[in-house]
Amino acid sequence: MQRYDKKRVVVKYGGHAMGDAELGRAFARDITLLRQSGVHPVVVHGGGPQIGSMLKRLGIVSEFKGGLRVTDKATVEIVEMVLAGSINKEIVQSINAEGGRAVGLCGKDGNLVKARKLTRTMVDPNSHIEQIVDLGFVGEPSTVNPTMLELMLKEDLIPVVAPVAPGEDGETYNINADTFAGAIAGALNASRLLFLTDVPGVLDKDGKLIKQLTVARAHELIADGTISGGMIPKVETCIEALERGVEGVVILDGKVPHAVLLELFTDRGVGTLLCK
Ligand SMILES: Nc1ncnc2c1ncn2[C@@H]1O[C@H](COP(=O)(O)OP(=O)(O)O)[C@@H](O)[C@H]1O
Ligand SMILES: CC(=O)N[C@@H](CCC(=O)OP(=O)(O)O)C(=O)O
Repeated sequence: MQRYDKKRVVVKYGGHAMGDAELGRAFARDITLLRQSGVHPVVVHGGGPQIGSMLKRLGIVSEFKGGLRVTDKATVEIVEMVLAGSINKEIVQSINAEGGRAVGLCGKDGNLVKARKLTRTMVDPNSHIEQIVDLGFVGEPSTVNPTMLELMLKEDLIPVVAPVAPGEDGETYNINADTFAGAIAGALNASRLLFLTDVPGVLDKDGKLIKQLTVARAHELIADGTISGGMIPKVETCIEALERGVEGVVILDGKVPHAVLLELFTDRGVGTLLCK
């Protein structure tokens, strides 16, 4: 068995993998156990569905383009409230209830992550012409300063990070949690990056799990539409993380009890392993 002592493992906890109270406790227990066994876990969380419900309650219409939420001024306020507020604190509380020492933060804290506005081009389905789409206050990490995380890891704390960050322009940016997790994993020289989601991994056209996915095949599956929606930023982040030298990048089902421990500590790799 491979040893993970003192290794940094970034776990991206997707909004779709949350929700069930018992599974939430199992996740918090796994993260606490990881720390107790010598691994340094860093949790980066999402909360897309939870942002969606809050926006709905407030009567704010929201749409996604290429897996990313178009984020206007009113929306980014709710995104920050839900991600850096309620979800972040809920995860911190549940890890601490299991005996861990979690501390919540977002990109704004300790200047952890700075954002720049994301520019995306997409092909218009009618004209087939590539166009620049304005996603509003959607950002991508421009710099990551891991000092705060390094200090926390040294003190045996478990950082729990929400993907909201300040821009150089003084605005607040909404960053896709997968992209954010990839940037954190790269800056920390993490040995593993695990994405906990609500499907067993990347599925092929027939809905069968792809256990090992090469970068070349991943590009093909994005191009032919087999990989779509929220799976696109996840797979793109996996590819970037591999290029940055993260050894093991896996997309797995957060609804499987103890998915993180099974993945790290048994030979029974669950999910999709991305490889070059
Ligand atoms: N080829 C694919 N394999 C698996 N899931 C896919 C695929 N293409 C699109 N998806 C969608 O991606 C979703 C996971 O991404 P997302 O909704 O952003 O989850 P999370 O909240 O965990 O980040 C799945 O629930 C599924 O609907
Ligand atoms: C720009 C963008 O799309 N941001 C995401 C941030 C949360 C997220 O990524 O949550 P999941 O991991 O649960 O999908 C959003 O607003 O939904």
